Amino acid sequence: VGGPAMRASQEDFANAMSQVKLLKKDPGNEVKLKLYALYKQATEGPCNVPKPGVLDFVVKAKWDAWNALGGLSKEAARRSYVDLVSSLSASSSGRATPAADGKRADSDHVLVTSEDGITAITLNRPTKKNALNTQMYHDIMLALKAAGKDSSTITVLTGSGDYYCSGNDLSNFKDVPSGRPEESAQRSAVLLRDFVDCFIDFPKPLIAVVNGPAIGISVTLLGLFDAVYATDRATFHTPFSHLGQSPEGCSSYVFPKMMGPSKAAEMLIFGKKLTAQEAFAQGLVTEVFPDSTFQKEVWARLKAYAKLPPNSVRISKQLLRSQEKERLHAVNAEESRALQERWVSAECHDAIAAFLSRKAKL
Ligand SMILES: CCCCCCCCCC/C=C/CC(=O)SCCNC(=O)CCNC(=O)[C@H](O)C(C)(C)COP(=O)(O)OP(=O)(O)OC[C@H]1O[C@@H](n2cnc3c(N)ncnc32)[C@H](O)[C@@H]1OP(=O)(O)O
Repeated sequence: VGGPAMRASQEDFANAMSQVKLLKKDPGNEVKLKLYALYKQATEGPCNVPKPGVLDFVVKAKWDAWNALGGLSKEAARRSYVDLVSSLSASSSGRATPAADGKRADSDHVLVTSEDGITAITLNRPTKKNALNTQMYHDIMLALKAAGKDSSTITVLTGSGDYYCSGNDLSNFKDVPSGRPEESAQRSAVLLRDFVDCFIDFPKPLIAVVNGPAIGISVTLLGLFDAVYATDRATFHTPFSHLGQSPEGCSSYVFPKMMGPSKAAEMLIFGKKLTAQEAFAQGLVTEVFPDSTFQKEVWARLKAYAKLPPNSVRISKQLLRSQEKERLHAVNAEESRALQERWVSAECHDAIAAFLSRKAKL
């Protein structure tokens, strides 16, 4: 992952600034705003200019992006800038190229294919049960941004191998430089918030094809999908308290609304693992299929859905979701802030150290 938790020197930062100018592909306005904000934060610190008028659209968008970084330290902003440019360079050099229709484009652990009106994003790290390392968070964000704009009707997230996803890669916490845990936590909170924002803002139907057990953030995000199809072999597990952490993916808001506060508490506070049928009963899963026919049945259904008129489908999705968007962004910000604190706690460090030293398995 290119040493995500290491410090970014002034030289790395200067190199990244030069690299940006060499990008072969325009990264789009959203990414440019992010780069602008991180650059300002890295060089000047927190936003220090008055809020512009609402009609000054471009200046206001830039101000909003910078202001959203809050008290992120200069060093953390520099590191995030370097990481972002490095993921854009990888993408621009073809390593994580978003799929063009009918073609296939791969990054190391995130595969993107696009055909028959379906863009499929596949988590492809089966030896680690598709645990999400830092590069994968960036690759998924890029893949979602591209899928949101391509000509496909629907977008699918699935996993390869026997797991859907085992959640955050707990080794992400391994390389935190000693004496700098607060900075790493701050950068991780920015990454998490950006990542979840991509799901909140996704403009067309997003469908999860849950091919096996799901853990942690891969479960909480399901509340932001438009349909969730699961094999009967899947389980749904959010062991946040066991890891000294707290919920993300807007689940602290969406799950109680979906399943009622006490069922949500069993999952999110007490880490109760649900079977696929139980998750269906709670409304987290749309439909459960026998494992033997899962892939065949689900993809046949998705191909039929993908034949629907794309604009109509997109507009309907946006209507269904638009009322909640602002609220979801606020929840995401709050959950990311809470986790930033959790990640520097002894409870969290002890739990992760236990997993990494193989004393504990969930
Ligand atoms: C500075 C910090 C940067 C962080 C930036 C991220 C910001 C966003 C964070 C969002 C927060 C999300 C919270 C969560 O997702 S919490 C959930 C975390 N997941 C877990 O706790 C699962 C841990 N894994 C297990 O309990 C078990 O591995 C398993 C999944 C139940 C499977 O058990 P099984 O016996 O079948 O198989 P193995 O244990 O032998 O697994 C095979 C190898 O895969 C490795 N593995 C699996 N899951 C993870 C994981 N989540 N993190 C790291 N590694 C994982 C496992 O170690 C084996 O590796 P090995 O073969 O090398 O030993």
